Amino acid sequence: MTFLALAEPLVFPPLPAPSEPLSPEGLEAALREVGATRYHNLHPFHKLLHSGKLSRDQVRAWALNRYCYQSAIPRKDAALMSRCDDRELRREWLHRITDHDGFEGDTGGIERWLVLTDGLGLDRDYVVSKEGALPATKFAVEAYVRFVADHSLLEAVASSLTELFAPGIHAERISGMLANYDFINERVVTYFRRRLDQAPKDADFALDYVKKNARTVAEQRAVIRALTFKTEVLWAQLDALYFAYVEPGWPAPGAWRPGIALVEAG
Ligand SMILES: O=C(O)c1cc(C(=O)O)c2c(n1)C(=O)C(=O)c1cc(C(=O)O)[nH]c1-2
Repeated sequence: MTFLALAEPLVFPPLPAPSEPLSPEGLEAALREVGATRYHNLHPFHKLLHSGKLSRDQVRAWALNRYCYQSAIPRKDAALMSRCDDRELRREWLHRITDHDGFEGDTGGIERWLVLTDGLGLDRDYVVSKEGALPATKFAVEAYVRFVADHSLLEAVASSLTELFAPGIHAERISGMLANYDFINERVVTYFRRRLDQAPKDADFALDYVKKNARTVAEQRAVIRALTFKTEVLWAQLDALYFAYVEPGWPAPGAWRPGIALVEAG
């Protein structure tokens, strides 16, 4: 078994760490550099997922683990709002919760995610119970919720900025998965289609907020660190999936295995 198989020489840019305050545009460029070098679109698990190289069981493992992330987002956003004294900011942030939990006629993103897991033939109660999720998934997701609860409001807002890079990966996922898997259809990718409209609005607002409010070197370094932390939350989940379900293929005790909790695809 090869433990360190680097396709390219390891040339990794250091994190931007300004020593003088950056202009708002300079800060945006530094944040975009974090995304360009560390976002989880670069992870080998995503490359396999989008290019049709995974089996149906490996896609099931991804979807049921990723449910943990989806379902934690409203708790994360409620944690952010609970510490926010600014009524305008709360008004702006509120829809992030209903986007996922649903409101009036809209069933919400979590339900749309469950349409995906239904389509993959996974039992809903089992998915919702999170019983079969990998330990690292649970730890990473909870670390995100705790980060937002414990750090400054500015860092909490900045940690959502991975969403700047999400539309690219969602578009790649929709076309890649529809083209490459016979068990993926329009109905089950509805979640990602909806996020194509939702994520850019959220990301633009958060980016403006951070550019306006992170003015000192300390604040700017803190928001760059917050975004980096978030890329690690996302990366850690894919490392765990790769180890458990691709190579060497060792799911943790109690984690989902092929054959568990399967029903007729809905
Ligand atoms: O599929 C993805 O790669 C991806 C990434 C991210 C992200 O970058 O955090 C989010 C989502 N999807 C997503 O669907 C979503 O609702 C979402 C909310 C947030 C957030 O931090 O508030 N990130 C993301």
